[in-house]
Amino acid sequence: MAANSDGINDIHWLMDILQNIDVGLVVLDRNYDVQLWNAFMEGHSGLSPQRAKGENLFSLFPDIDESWFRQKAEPVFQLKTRTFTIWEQRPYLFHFRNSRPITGRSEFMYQNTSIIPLESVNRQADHICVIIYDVTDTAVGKLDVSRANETLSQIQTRDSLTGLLNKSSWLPVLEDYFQSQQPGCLLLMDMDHFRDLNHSIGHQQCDELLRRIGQGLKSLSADNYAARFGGEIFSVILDNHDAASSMELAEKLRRSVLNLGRNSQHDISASIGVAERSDQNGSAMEWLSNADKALYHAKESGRNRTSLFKN
Ligand SMILES: Nc1nc2c(ncn2[C@@H]2O[C@H](COP(=O)(O)OP(=O)(O)OP(=O)(O)O)[C@@H](O)[C@H]2O)c(=O)[nH]1
Repeated sequence: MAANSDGINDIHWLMDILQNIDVGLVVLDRNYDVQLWNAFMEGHSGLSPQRAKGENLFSLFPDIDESWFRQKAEPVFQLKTRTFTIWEQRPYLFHFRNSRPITGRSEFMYQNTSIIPLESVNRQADHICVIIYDVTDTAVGKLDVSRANETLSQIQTRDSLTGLLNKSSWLPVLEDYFQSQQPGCLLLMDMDHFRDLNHSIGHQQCDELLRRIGQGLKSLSADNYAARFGGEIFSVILDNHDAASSMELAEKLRRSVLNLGRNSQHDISASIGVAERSDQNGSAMEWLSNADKALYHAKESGRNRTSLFKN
């Protein structure tokens, strides 16, 4: 008699634990109809166990990807093996609102999910138990760290004003390009009298000019071929362009810079040096130096012009 009442107590306690535990528990039968729905699930879905019981999971939650879930659950029924899905693979099974005060930045609850087989007396797994763990704190923390790392590497490789690569991350790109033996031209552009322009129109307006020029350069070639070389100097690899077509592009660029000052009383212009990659170049640095010589020539010949390096 005492043993019997112990047994009843055990079951009672187990039911209490099951109801109050801070994970979601859902028992499904072979038709994916809900047989058990604990308080966690009620609290987050607003659906009482009475309403959920006997209802089909996919009718109650149409946004669950049925074929994906069946693919996960069928082996659990058939092979009686557990399965597990983590939030990195799929952020959640049940779309619940995030109710955590600390991680309030996430709109929904990130979930890890286990599915375990439940055997009946005939040793058939004709039910499964889906266990939902709220892992929002961990997920948001991890996502914050990876976003911070991404921003950090962006800061290290890109210029914050224009979004172009900075010199130190562009130089290896130039080196690789040079090593690849592909034909191409190198363009160096330096704003004219930028010091004076800073004095006359102000630092902020000049920053805006640099930003717009940076935007323009992005459309000129592949994303990682253009760089803010430093200050008011930009560099671009014009891949697979010969000298003639590079000069054409460079002139177009020079005119578009000139255009930026069209409605202003101040002259806005740039000088450009172009050097074609040649087999005589012993290194990427020599190629760069040739472009620099051409740029110097453009400056010396009066600025607001494009020069091509000639041996
Ligand atoms: N607003 C702004 N100015 C910059 C930036 N980087 C460099 N400069 C300015 O660009 C000017 C470059 O001056 P210089 O190297 O003397 O060249 P310059 O006045 O353009 O003259 P030339 O190149 O000979 O035509 C300096 O006054 C820098 O302060 C920037 O990010 N923003």
